[in-house]
Order: sequence, then C-alpha cells, then structure tokens
Amino acid sequence: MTIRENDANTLLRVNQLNVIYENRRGMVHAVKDASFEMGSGRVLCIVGESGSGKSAIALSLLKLIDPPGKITNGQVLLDGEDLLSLSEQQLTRIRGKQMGMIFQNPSRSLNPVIKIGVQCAETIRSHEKLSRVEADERTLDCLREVGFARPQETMNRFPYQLSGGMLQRVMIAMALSLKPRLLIADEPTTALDVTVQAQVMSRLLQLKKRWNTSILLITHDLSIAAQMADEVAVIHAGIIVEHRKTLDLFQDPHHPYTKKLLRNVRGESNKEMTYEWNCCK
Ligand SMILES: Nc1ncnc2c1ncn2[C@@H]1O[C@H](COP(=O)(O)OP(=O)(O)OP(=O)(O)O)[C@@H](O)[C@H]1O
Repeated sequence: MTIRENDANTLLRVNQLNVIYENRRGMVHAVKDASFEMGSGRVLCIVGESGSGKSAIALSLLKLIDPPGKITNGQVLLDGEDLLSLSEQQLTRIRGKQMGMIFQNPSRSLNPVIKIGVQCAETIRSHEKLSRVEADERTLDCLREVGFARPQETMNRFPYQLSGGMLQRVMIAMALSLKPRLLIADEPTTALDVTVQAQVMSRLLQLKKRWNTSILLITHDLSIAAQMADEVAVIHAGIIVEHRKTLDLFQDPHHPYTKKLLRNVRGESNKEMTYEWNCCK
C-alpha cells in the first residue's frame, strides 16, 4: 500500500502516526496508524473528504496539533531525525527552515498592519544571520520568483492591499525564501478562484523543480491531485487506505473508497483527469 522509496532518497518517513481529539462529548481518532514516506523533490498529495484527518496529519508533521488534539503515538523522521521527540526550541529551528507550511487562508498568517516586505525579511532573519539589506534582497528575489513583476512595490504594500491570490503567492515566497526541504501546503488554493488556483499551483510546481523542494499537498480536490502529484495517498476516517503513484491510482484504483471518490468527481471522468495529469507533467 505504501510506496517504498530508495532509502538514500527518502526525506520524510512517517511511522504509525496516531492523533486523537478528546473533549467532553468523547474521543475522535483523527489519524490511525498512518505510515508513509516521501522522497526528495517529490509531490505527495493527501486526498480525502472533509474530516478525514488530512489537516491533522499536516499539523502533526510540525508538532503543531493543539489541545484538545494529541499525538498519541508515532514517529515523524526528517532525514532520520524524529521531530516528535524534539523540544519546542529545537522545533523552531526546523519549522520554516527545513519544513515550510502554507495554509488555506493566507490573510490569517500575515499581520495586517505590517508591510509585506518587513514580514518577509523578518521571517528570513529569524532563521538566518543576514543583514536587513541582504534579507530585503532575498525577499525581492522570492517575490519575483512567484510572479510579482514589481516586487519592490509589493514589499511596500500592507496585506489588506493585496488580493487573495497575491497573498497566497506572498506566502509561497515567504515559505520558499528559507529554501525548505519540504513544503507542506494545506488546501493552499481552496479560497481562490479557479484561474488564480491554476496560477498558484503551476508556480508551486515551477519552484519545486527549481529548488528540488518536496511538497506535501493536502487537498480534497482530486483534479488538483491529478495535476500536481507524483504520488497520492487516500485517507478515509483517519486511515490511509491507498498510497500509489498518481497515474496508477487514477487508472486502476484498488481500494473501494478510492473507487467511490473517483466516481463522485462531478463533471470529470477519470480519463479526463489522467489526461490533465499527463499534460501537466
Ligand atoms: N479542534 C478539534 N476538536 C475536536 N475535534 C477535532 C478538532 N480538529 C479536528 N477534529 C476532528 O478530527 C478529525 C480530523 O479533522 P481534520 O481537520 O484533520 O480533517 P480534514 O480532512 O483536514 O478536514 P477538512 O478538509 O474539512 O479540513 C475530524 O473528525 C474532526 O472533527
């Protein structure tokens, strides 16, 4: 079920991860014994319906599960180092620098009253010993990389002055300014319209090729998985039921739940999605 990578190429290995949420009404087992691996420069999509445990996995990788959630078991090995056994201080070193994260709603991750340039440069300087000028130059480069034609102007804007698509590109620029080895993107385009969605996704793919960044993409949208992923892991009720190479999964789904998900995709046949995947690769 799990794709085995050549060990030398394995960047991330998750072993038997378990996450629960417990409150007065009872306990939800959000992630059950999830195990998977990712190689360098690969895109793995985790797909599943709402509430299936996708975000719980994403947050666990950075040990960001907040109460009432709890990781009850498992390992998250990045280059062999178990992140779940690290202290908060040690994790601060890893978050952003080794593992970047972008979320569904970029405006929540940015301070509305601080200019974009200052926020980007401060993020860089919190991880690397750079002068303000050097951090500004890196920020300019990164904003240019994600498609801002006049990055200096973008740096001088406040978040409320930018559209949702622009903000999401700023978030990608911020994440990539630290050249993380792994980028976790949790529904990064769900809040955007379809055209902007496509632009942001293609920008992510270009950057992945340029920096060899691995991307763990969380989505409920199978057509995005078809376009973006090298591999897809399907999660249902906290369990990874199938993890295969993208084309194999779309052409010949094994698990009944994967088959049901594929049947449910409205307006697009499996063949069309496979076609899109082939075109984008
Ligand atoms: N703060 C919380 N308190 C209680 N239960 C929670 C909490 N956060 C998540 N859960 C539960 O954990 C399970 C997994 O949630 P999770 O957010 O990981 O799903 P998801 O697949 O990311 O869903 P969505 O696509 O809607 O974001 C769900 O049953 C959810 O209700």
